[in-house]
Amino acid sequence: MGQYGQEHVSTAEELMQELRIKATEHLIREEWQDSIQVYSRFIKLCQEQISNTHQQDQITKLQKSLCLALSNRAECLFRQRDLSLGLRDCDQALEIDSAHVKSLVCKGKILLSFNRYSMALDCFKAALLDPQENANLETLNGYLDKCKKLEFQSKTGYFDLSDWVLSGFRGKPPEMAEYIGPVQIKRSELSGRGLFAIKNIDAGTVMLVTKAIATERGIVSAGGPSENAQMVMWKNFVDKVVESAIKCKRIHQLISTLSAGEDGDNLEVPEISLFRPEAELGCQSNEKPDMVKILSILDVNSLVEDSVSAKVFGKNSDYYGIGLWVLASFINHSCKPNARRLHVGDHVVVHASRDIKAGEEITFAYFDVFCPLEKRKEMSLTWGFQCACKRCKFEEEVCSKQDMKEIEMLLERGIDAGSVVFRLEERMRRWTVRGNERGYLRASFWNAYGEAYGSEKLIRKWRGRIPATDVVVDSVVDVNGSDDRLLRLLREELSRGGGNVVDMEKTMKLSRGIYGKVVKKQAMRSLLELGSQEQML
Ligand SMILES: C[S@@+](CC[C@H](N)C(=O)[O-])C[C@H]1O[C@@H](n2cnc3c(N)ncnc32)[C@H](O)[C@@H]1O
Repeated sequence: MGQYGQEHVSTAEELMQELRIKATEHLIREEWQDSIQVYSRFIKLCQEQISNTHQQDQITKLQKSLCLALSNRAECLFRQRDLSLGLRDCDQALEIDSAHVKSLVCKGKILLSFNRYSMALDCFKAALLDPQENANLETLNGYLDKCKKLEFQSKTGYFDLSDWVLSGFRGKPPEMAEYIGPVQIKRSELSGRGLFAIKNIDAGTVMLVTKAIATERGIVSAGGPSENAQMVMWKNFVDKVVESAIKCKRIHQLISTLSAGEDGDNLEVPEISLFRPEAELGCQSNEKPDMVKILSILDVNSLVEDSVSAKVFGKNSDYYGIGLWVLASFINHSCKPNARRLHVGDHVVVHASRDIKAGEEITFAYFDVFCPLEKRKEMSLTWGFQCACKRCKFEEEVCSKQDMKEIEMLLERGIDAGSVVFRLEERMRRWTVRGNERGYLRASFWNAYGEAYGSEKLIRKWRGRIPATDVVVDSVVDVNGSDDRLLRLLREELSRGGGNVVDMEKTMKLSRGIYGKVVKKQAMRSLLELGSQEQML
């Protein structure tokens, strides 16, 4: 940039001409930052010239140049994801010429990134009114279709990834809108705030679709990423989050609603409307992001994509990914979860993994909950909390019984899994453990149940003395929601010829609980028929 100061330029007009050429060259070469800098000099000069000029025709000419420069700078800012500044430039350009097509298109693209679909639609529609835009008709119509589709998704929560699944996840992940279903944030009995259903929700229903503030991915290697690779990823991830917070006050504001690990009772309960795209853009606070607070927030709220209660669709499945999805961060852990997540590109879809009643808290498992209480306690401590869910409270009492300790010991000794199941079932009858609570204990001793029901030999040996597969599966689904292990067991039962139409329907319901209703029947069948979800996903 210094070069311009050293050059001899006779008039402001000549300097403007030089800056315009230079800025355009940078723009063509996609050197966004350089182009922004040169356009900024041009814009300042142009504005000075406008205020120093009294001739109307000269002012009109300068304003035209200013409008174009603002629009071009907005495009560069958009490419750099500096959306708030880009939007400001578009608005300034449109104040000069409300029908300026380049500014309308750029504003539309920025509004799309802010998930303001109907406002974006208005911009593209206005751009189409210009008769000279015939050349760009296809592109503009493409944007119109995209806005309409995303607007529909964001209003209805209807998402369909079936074509993408059926194509074997070819190409980029499908476009997805952000969506907030029938949920609200309230104070939780588990800890601090949590997300709650405000009406009955059936298994597979999408409750939330949120785009990540930032993600960082590394290629999965055997044995997982090395410590060093994890540290580099974490640093890159933190940098991305901080950059987003600096560039967009709204993002900063949203991140600031998250827990930084403080006492849950002192945390404010934000209105869900704050997270809707219609909430004010680029608002209030001028505070600089507080690095220490952001680091604590990321510690408490970041999610990994391939966790136990999540599925990763498409290309991402080859990667180990970490991200921050703001609204999903209000979801607490429970050892009797009712939700799962599906990762599609940078979006996370949270859906019900079993039927949920109005008023119930929405939870997913942060770690594997198909294991005994002691193991779960260890895992929740590594997450920095002590689980306060009902299942843990129940098991705290029952697992102190001497009989339970004996069953645990038998399991550890590797005794016939059918015998462990038999003993536990017999104890549960004796202690009159009912309904949900049976599901709790069956999930806790899943190692034994999975082994006993997964082996034809053991099924034959224990037939009549232990409950039927579907009884066990049903009771575990009731408390834990759908899970691959339950689905696998049912499918094995079906393939052994033990299944009927009801079981097929049960299998479909379980699959919906795992993948959500975003995968329709035919695509779901193909996932199941291939019988190799793990390979495909
Ligand atoms: C991602 S945040 C969940 C939202 C949080 N409750 C809030 O108010 O912002 C994760 C934190 O919530 C708390 N938490 C989540 N599930 C919990 C559970 N089952 N029992 C106790 N604390 C839990 C823990 O402090 C955990 O570090």
